[in-house]
Amino acid sequence: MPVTVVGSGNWGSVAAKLIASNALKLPSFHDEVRMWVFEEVLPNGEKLTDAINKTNENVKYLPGIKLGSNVVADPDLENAVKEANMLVFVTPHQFMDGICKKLSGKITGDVEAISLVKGMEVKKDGPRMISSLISKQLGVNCCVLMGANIANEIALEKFSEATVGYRESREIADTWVQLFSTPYFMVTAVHDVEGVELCGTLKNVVAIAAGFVDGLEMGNNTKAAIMRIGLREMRALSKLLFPSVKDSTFFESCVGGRNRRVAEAFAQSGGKRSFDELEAEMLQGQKLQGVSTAREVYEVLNYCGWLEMFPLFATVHQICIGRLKPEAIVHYREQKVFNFLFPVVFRSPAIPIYGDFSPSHLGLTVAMTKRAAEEAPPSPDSSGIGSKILGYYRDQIQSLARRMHLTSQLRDKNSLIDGEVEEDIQLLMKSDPSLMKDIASKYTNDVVARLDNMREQLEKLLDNVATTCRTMSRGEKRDLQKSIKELPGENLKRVIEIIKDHYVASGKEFSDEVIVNMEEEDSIMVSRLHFCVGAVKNARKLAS
Ligand SMILES: NC(=O)c1ccc[n+]([C@@H]2O[C@H](COP(=O)([O-])OP(=O)(O)OC[C@H]3O[C@@H](n4cnc5c(N)ncnc54)[C@H](O)[C@@H]3O)[C@@H](O)[C@H]2O)c1
Ligand SMILES: O=P(O)(O)OC[C@H](O)CO
Repeated sequence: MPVTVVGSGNWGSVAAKLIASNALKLPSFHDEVRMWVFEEVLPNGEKLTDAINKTNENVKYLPGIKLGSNVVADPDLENAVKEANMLVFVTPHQFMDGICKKLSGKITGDVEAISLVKGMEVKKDGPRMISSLISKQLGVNCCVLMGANIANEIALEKFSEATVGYRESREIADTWVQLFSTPYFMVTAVHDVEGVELCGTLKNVVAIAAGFVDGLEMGNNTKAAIMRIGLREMRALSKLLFPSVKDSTFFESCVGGRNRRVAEAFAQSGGKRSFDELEAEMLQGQKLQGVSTAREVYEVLNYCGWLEMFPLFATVHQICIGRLKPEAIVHYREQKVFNFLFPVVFRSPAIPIYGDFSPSHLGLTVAMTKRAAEEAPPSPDSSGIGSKILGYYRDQIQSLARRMHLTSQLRDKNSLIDGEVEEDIQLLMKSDPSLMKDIASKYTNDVVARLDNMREQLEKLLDNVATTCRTMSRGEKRDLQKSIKELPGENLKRVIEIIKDHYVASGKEFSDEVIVNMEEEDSIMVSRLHFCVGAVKNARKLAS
């Protein structure tokens, strides 16, 4: 079987080297391995392709490493692929659409493909992984190969491993395993294309986050925490987009690599130098995937309404585009809690709506700090049981929200859900509408009851947290008063509710004309108002 490698960057060249050594040893593959080269003219005026064929080295993207005498560089894409029935795609993901368009309709016969490309495309109807772009545009089956694979280390034959993800045939996957495996490069196969591909892709966003932490010299604990949280978001997002993704697929590292290195330099410059500038200066033609992947992931999250569920991914993108400072990489949690929590509370139909309200009715005489919007009053157990409980309920609500979203997608024609599931539901709706109605109403009641229950628990939890907060100073309370006066009408309803609940719980009389003297109010109520104002400010910041 003739093999062609489409791409000849850093990893593309190493892939060609691995394949070339096996092609010579294994009888089922042709000895000669073609490598398509995006033609460039080197500073000495020589064409890159000519230099590779003359020296047997990719002098620009992998200098100092012999590729194998059976590697033939070819600058003509169509010519490079025309004989092959095993195609290995390995270029930066932003070029894949153009490459597939050029090859569309030109791939005939019994051809298998594999993608080593880390990245995704975002279309109007959702994300598309590069393997499906290849499959759809070229009409071929496409596996993937991903791993913690820093190309330069594999080029030096340091031990590494990778995973082939396959969709259709185990036999084809095993052929790819054979083609790539060497004593220093261990390859295994799993029946999970999307899981493997998303791991490789999303890992680059986490690597950017890890680079920020390194650039700010935040230390190993912080980096480990960010990587762990990143892994959690990788897993959650992969499962949301592709429910078939397997947990066992999630292992990667982001301690080395270009994404991490350039992000480190970005953070060291305080975000003043752009990624484009640093990429050009530090990588000399090699391409980062993490920054564009962060943007693509952000687009998907934004489109699906999932931004609050993936605060680390969202934060990485906002840092990359300069909307947030690199230091925000460790403040993503506050955004997560406040932005998510309060909109749920605000929107709950269980909250009574009050009539006309103006803050002056409250006669607020004391206020809290303006800083309080960003810095919640310090709680003695911020790393202990309180935050664990808060995390638990937050996770519960998030998982519920995810399920609700997926359910709503089932009714959406542009669904990201597998077509088969949609078809089953359509069929059931036609054949047994009353059963469908019963299931839907049972599910809705269940969700509403659970949301109500969680809301109640959250209210109790917030009261507990507020009990442990220190008393606010007069200045802080004054600032809170000012902030409350500036709140939009719909948020003021929530302020009234907090005050009313408190008054009722402590047996005090409450009417529309009640005057609240913040200095005399207990600290639980003041803290609750403080949390509420902070949440509104954060939500508005994100929306602006
Ligand atoms: N380098 C690694 O350590 C490594 C490891 C695993 C996976 N990957 C992934 O492999 C993929 C390819 O990365 P790489 O490291 O081989 O490339 P690279 O970043 O080293 O090099 C960039 C490549 O893009 C080519 N190019 C530039 N402009 C182009 C255009 N307009 N059209 C087509 N090609 C163009 C260049 O000629 C060069 O071959 C990426 O998705 C990357 O994430 C890289
Ligand atoms: O050097 P990076 O950051 O592009 O990462 C390369 C590979 O993806 C490492 O697995």
